Amino acid sequence: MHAPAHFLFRTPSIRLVEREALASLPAHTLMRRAAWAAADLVAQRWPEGAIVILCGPGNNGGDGAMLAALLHQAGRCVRVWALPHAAPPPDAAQAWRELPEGLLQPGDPSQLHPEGKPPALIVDALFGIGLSRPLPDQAARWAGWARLTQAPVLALDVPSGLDADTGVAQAASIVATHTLTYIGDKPGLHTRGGGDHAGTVGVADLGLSERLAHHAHGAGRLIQASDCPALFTPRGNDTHKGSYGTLGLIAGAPGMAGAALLAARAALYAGAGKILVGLAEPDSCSLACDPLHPELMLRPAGDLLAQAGSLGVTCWVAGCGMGTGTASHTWLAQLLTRLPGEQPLVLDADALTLLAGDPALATMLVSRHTPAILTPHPREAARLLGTGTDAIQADRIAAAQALAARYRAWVILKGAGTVVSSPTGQWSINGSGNAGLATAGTGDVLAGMLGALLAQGLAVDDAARAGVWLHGAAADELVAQGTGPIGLTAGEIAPAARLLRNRGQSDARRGPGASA
Ligand SMILES: NC(=O)C1=CN([C@@H]2O[C@H](COP(=O)(O)OP(=O)(O)OC[C@H]3O[C@@H](n4cnc5c(N)ncnc54)[C@H](O)[C@@H]3O)[C@@H](O)[C@H]2O)[C@@H](O)CC1
Ligand SMILES: [K+]
Repeated sequence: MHAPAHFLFRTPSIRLVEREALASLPAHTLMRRAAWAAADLVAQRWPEGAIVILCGPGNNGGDGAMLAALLHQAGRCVRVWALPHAAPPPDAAQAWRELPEGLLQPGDPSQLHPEGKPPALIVDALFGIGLSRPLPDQAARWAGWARLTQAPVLALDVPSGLDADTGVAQAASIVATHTLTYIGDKPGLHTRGGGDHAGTVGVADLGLSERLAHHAHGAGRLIQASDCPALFTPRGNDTHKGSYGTLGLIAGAPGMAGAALLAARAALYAGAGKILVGLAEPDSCSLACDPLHPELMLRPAGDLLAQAGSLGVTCWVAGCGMGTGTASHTWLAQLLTRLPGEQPLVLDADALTLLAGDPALATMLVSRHTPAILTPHPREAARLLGTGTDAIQADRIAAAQALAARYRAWVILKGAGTVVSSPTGQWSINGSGNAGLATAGTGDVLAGMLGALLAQGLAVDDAARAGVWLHGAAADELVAQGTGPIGLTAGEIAPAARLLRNRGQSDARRGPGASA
């Protein structure tokens, strides 16, 4: 449970550490360490069969050539194909000089066994963090061939064609089943196209972890279960519903009551003591109660906000299917300025659209003493920043940081590899979740869970990280049980999250050694 933080480093930090190490270590040391780390992994994971290594013109290709020599020495059947490399950098040039004769093949790997058995492993050493242009046609063809073989693909450092910082993948990128990344883990392996292209990620620190630790201040974190201990704190027996907070939810305009119920039920399953649902309907509620969960207290949004002073609400969530009309605007303004005290606040969906459309609301938000949590998907983020979705997705970390700075809020930028940014720009990427979450209503569930955690007294930074992790981990649990990713429904997430929290809590009670 208390594993050390898993940091993510952008290329400038990796390059800096690499330069420092190259200046102080004997020549070729780092590339040798990189090749040894890959050879160890290959020996453990793919101990038998033929290995194809695809090499590029730079040091990533040098890693591949040196790995080929090591595997050959170990008695493995290795074939190497290389892109043209007129003048490789010094480390790579040394690796090519050390490559035993006969391993380098002419032509194209697709000529190998056109109909026969695929290799036991294909190693992608075409490009690493130095790729700065579109993949050359030849590399694109080789990547296409690698996909067709359906053989496992081990990418060295980064799958070729995937941007190590942003996770933006070129169309012809290598699709790896495993990535062994060097020096430190990288954000692009975990957000945007990272999950689809990098497969299982391992890190070989090349003996540089101490040097890298000096650069941790600008680094991000990969959110894992061990970052969320508050989720698993055992509950005391001598407690009551008041001990676990009261959530106020403004959501569910006519025709969108489902969004309110999804969020409210998720909050219930995530452990909130009491949940008051203010349905965003002008006068009276079309829904008297939730027949599946009569525990939820439903009333018109206006009434809920008017009574707010006497209800002891410990956190507010607004936006899920809330609508963007005049009444919703008034309720949001009320939430932002006119309630007694200042409770933690989560703004989602329609609340974000309202915010993007009215600078006065944005000023109210920025004036809060305690930053709120905003949970935009990329299109909402684009509206909030006055840009396009492509610009958001081109650099999700930078977009989350820009939003957090502009609105002085915690930002949870949803999508593959959800990015969390603090108001001051400290960022993390969620390490849980899968494609099952790409379905209607999952955002409402996340908002409800975040509200429940805040209502239970988690600090805003803990709640933001724990909420996104729990939401993704619940979807992972469902996929492991065969419920998804195809056809996973938003309503199934909350019960799975409840299971995870309770399992983790009983493990915590049992003490060290119990699995989360
Ligand atoms: N310098 C070192 O000692 C170490 C380097 N390492 C490896 O080196 C990699 C970085 O090496 P490089 O900086 O040489 O970069 P890469 O090997 O990632 O590729 C860049 C090379 O390809 C060329 N290039 C870039 N885009 C191209 C394109 N579209 N078409 C054709 N050529 C293109 C560049 O001019 C450069 O020669 C890391 O990812 C890592 O795998 C590791 O071995 C650790 C130690
Ligand atoms: K690579």
